[in-house]
Amino acid sequence: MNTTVSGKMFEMAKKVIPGGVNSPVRACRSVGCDPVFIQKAKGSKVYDVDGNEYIDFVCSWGPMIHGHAPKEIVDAVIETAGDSTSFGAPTTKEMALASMVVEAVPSLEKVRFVNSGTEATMSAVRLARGYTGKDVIVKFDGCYHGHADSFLIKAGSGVITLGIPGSPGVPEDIVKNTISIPYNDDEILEQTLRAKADTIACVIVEPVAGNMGCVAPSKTFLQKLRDLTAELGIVLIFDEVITGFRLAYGGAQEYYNIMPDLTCLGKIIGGGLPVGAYGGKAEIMDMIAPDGPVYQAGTLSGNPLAMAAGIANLKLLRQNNFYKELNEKAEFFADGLNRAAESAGIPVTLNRVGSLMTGFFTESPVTDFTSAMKADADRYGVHYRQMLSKGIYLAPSQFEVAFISAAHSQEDLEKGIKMTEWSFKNMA
Ligand SMILES: Cc1ncc(COP(=O)(O)O)c(C=O)c1O
Ligand SMILES: N[C@H](C=O)CCC(=O)O
Repeated sequence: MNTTVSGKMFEMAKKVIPGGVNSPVRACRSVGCDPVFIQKAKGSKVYDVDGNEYIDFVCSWGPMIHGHAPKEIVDAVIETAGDSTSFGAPTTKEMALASMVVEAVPSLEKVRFVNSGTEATMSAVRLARGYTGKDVIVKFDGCYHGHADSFLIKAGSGVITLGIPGSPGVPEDIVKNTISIPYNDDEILEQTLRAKADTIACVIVEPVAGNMGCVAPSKTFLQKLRDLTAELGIVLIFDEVITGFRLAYGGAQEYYNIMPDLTCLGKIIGGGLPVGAYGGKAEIMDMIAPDGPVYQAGTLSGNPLAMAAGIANLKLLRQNNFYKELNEKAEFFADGLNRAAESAGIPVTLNRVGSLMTGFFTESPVTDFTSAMKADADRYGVHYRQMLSKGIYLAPSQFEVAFISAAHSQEDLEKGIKMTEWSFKNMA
């Protein structure tokens, strides 16, 4: 595979962009190669600047649940752009998307749009602090909630991938207000919350962890979290930036039937345009300015292009059997990957929830950050490079998820499985 133009672009980019990338994990350092530069994408395929075609299992890290450039979304964006790309004023489109989101996500009564998942989580935590008058937040090791200061403590995603324990630039005063505890450990959860309930404003959790690779909540974990936070006067925040509109139209809270107090969204609700949102019970949301004293604002918040793309994306999700069919595709793919590992004799633990999955290169179960870290990341690097050379575009880290989209055809999935089998056998 020839990637000469990508190579040249990367050298040029490194001169003007730190590390040559606008988000660290894209630099592909943990998988031991340089990134390919993407030129365009359509449906399940992405094409690089050298003209190579790949089946895309990254899907822009989740938003492209219908694949790339579906006509409905492209048309909506083009039509909207003709009326200007931003007003910094209320629009009917933001009201329409807010209504759709509130109708879809069971625990939401009101929602506020922002420009990224990070802004959503950061604002939700500020709101929880304002509402409770308490400062401490509890998160879980290996979960990622964006790059706001309070979250960069034992965080997942690029922070694990690059082995950064905590980030310089985050003041000690902020670190001391974040407690990070193991995911799926009911006992430590209960001890921590009971011991410090007077100081804890909120618990923020990925209801299915997607940023240490895919890790499902245990049967008891989310319910325990809900019961304890309700009892102790702590706000429960579900970070559904990945799971929202992905596991079900109403997200993980519908999938598991557990209702948080606040929910953070992003990715799918913007159809690939920059967006985030946070919402919840009116009683809490009414604390936000201008109704209440908790300040949060944004020049481009509710941007018309993002709203138009989001509306079109959500309308497509309402097709009959959408989630059933998507999850069946994912199940087919996961079964194929398991068979490939078995026939090659490679130890792989495949975790899947709906259309999210990760094959960890380890034989032991992966239920939290500690067990995820047992996976052989170097082996994943070899697998990543081999798959790329065969036209399969995977996340450039062992600690991320593969996304299945509605655009993946049977042929795409079969090719993905066949190449996985080849790659595993090639490294056995
Ligand atoms: C669960 C979760 N929360 C928050 C974020 C932050 O979103 P963004 O990258 O849009 O700031 C991400 C992804 O990056 C995420 O996966
Ligand atoms: N894991 C992140 C999002 O879900 C990866 C995206 C990024 O940080 O660039």
